[in-house]
Amino acid sequence: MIKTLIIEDDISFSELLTGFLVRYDHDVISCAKIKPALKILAEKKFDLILVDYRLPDGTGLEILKAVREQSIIIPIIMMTSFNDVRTAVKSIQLGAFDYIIKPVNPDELLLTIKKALSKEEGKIDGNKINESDFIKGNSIVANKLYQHISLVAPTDMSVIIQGESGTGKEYVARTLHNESKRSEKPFISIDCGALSKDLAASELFGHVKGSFTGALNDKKGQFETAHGGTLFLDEVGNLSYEVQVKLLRALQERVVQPIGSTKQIAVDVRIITATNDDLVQIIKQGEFREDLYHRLNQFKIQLPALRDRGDDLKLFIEHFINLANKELDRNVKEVDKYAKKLLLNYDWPGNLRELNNVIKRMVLLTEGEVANIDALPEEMILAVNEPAKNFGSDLKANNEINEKNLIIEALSKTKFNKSKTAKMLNIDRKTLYAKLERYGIE
Ligand SMILES: Nc1ncnc2c1ncn2[C@@H]1O[C@H](COP(=O)(O)OP(=O)(O)OP(=O)(O)O)[C@@H](O)[C@H]1O
Repeated sequence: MIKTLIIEDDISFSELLTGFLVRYDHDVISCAKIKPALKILAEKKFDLILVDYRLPDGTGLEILKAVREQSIIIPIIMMTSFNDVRTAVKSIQLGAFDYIIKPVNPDELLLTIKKALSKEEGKIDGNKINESDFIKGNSIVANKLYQHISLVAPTDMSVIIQGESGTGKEYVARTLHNESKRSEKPFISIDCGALSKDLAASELFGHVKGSFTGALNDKKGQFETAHGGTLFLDEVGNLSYEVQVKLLRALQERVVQPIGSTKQIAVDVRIITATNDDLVQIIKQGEFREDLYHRLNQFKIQLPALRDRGDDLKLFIEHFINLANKELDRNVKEVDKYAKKLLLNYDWPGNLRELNNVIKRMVLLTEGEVANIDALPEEMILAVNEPAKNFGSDLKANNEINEKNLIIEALSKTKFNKSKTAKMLNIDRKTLYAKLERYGIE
């Protein structure tokens, strides 16, 4: 039985979800607010948490932070509306396993849960990844990126990978390892965002039995496990000041000292770090040590956001469709022109992770060979057409924007059938045509 905690304030949805998961061997406890959830978490152990992003007494991010503080590692899946995706991707930075967009599709949920639980079992990722799951892209920025990767990979330089959430930092870290002379040795990936202050030091450097409450046995640190290979510290900006001091010492002296031990263990490890924060800013705020930053930053790789990768977007769409076809046993061969336009015009704040999720959902919902706009989140249409400007109290401008958005929404619902759209909007066809022209809707 998989012990699952659901934190969701929409009671009927929560009941539906519970009933569904129980059929798939989950033992479910549910609650509607953060406070009772924290109480339950303090009393009981769980294998999985599903948490709504918007809750009556805060956001799901608070659950993430609290779980991290408690030194427990549980896969957490954030359930979010499409409009909250921009903020929900932050949850990944704080250690969530993934997010899923509401309305939740059952198959998609099962798939995400399966992945979350299998990642948890394997905690430390192996060296091997399936290279055919990844593509490099052809844009100028992509070529420059991979040129830098091939230059720095064979060296022993510490590399810091900077980029927005979901841009593929972990993949780049693995590529650096795989193209180095350490490739036959371990690649150990640690998500610093998911580690609590207490857990982080023992995870990295190990501990001896009895060195603190809960240290029931000796534990080897990941530095030691990575000996000869590469240690990838994801979201390094989340490490506490104390751990930063220890890390700097380990890097300078090439030795680690497990907590509670007097023994020093020699380690030969290459460090690759990733962050989507601006570390320079965090240094200014006094939360990240400048000397450590310079030690980590012998070479910096800046990963471009998906919206800045030009035609690579088309390649990634095609690639993720192929992957999803295989995974979900579907046969999507093309995307119709409206859906394609939407995919190409959206700005993808969650980058490759968000694109992958949206495409997977699209493929899942498409039973034939052609995917259309119905299989894309309705809110994406609004996001693409939303004005960048804030019209403040200009009533006329605001009315026009509302009107434009209503028309676009109706068009998508009727699959761009103008007669049906006009009927739905309670206007005649001629008026609709005039408005389409006025608002530049093709
Ligand atoms: N080159 C690539 N080709 C295909 N898929 C990719 C590529 N790079 C990354 N992905 C996919 O994009 C998603 C996000 O990648 P990854 O976890 O490496 O991003 P990240 O920048 O480390 O994210 P975060 O900052 O949230 O930790 C994953 O599902 C990954 O498989």
